[in-house]
Amino acid sequence: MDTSHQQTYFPDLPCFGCGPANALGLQLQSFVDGDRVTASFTPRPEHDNGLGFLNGGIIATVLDCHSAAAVTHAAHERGWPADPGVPLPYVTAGLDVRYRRPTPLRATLTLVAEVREASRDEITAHVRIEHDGKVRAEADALWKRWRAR
Ligand SMILES: CCCCCCCC(=O)SCCNC(=O)CCNC(=O)[C@H](O)C(C)(C)COP(=O)(O)OP(=O)(O)OC[C@H]1O[C@@H](n2cnc3c(N)ncnc32)[C@H](O)[C@@H]1OP(=O)(O)O
Repeated sequence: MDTSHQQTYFPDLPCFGCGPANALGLQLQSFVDGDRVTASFTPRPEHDNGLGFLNGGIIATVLDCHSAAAVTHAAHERGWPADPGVPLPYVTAGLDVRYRRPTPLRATLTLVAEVREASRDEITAHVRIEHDGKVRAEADALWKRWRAR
């Protein structure tokens, strides 16, 4: 299997959603696939929303973190690395989540992210969770440059 985007670029990241170095985290692994970035995510039983589906906060977390992979890949392709002294080139400034239909808890879900607009200062991406051929949740994500301070 190919090495994930996170393992390649951020092996020491402790992010709860996508950090390879967070043993208790979700450890999302994303892969570049042409103009898109894709991932599979299998929820844990404790991610229940109380109705037997996936909790909305976990949904937002994986949408956020998967959009991060698309954004940091785009930044890498364009030659916009992190500023000296900071671990990441961009940070989420906004995440407009829409919960379209219940997201299964006991299934492997597909995540797809695409960058929509990119400048060195900010990058926007669309990201969605699909299962069984249907969009379960989607988000427009706005990422802004993270400055050392
Ligand atoms: C005190 C509480 C503590 C716990 C808090 C937990 C908070 C959470 O995290 S909840 C998780 C996040 N939210 C969700 O997953 C909601 C997902 N979205 C939906 O279910 C719907 O869009 C909903 C209910 C918001 C609005 O539905 P509605 O306005 O009726 O639109 P409608 O077009 O009829 O349905 C949309 C889709 O949802 C499905 N749906 C709606 N209600 C249900 C239901 N009760 N069961 C299963 N599927 C449903 C419909 O079948 C439809 O899917 P499809 O097109 O494939 O048939």
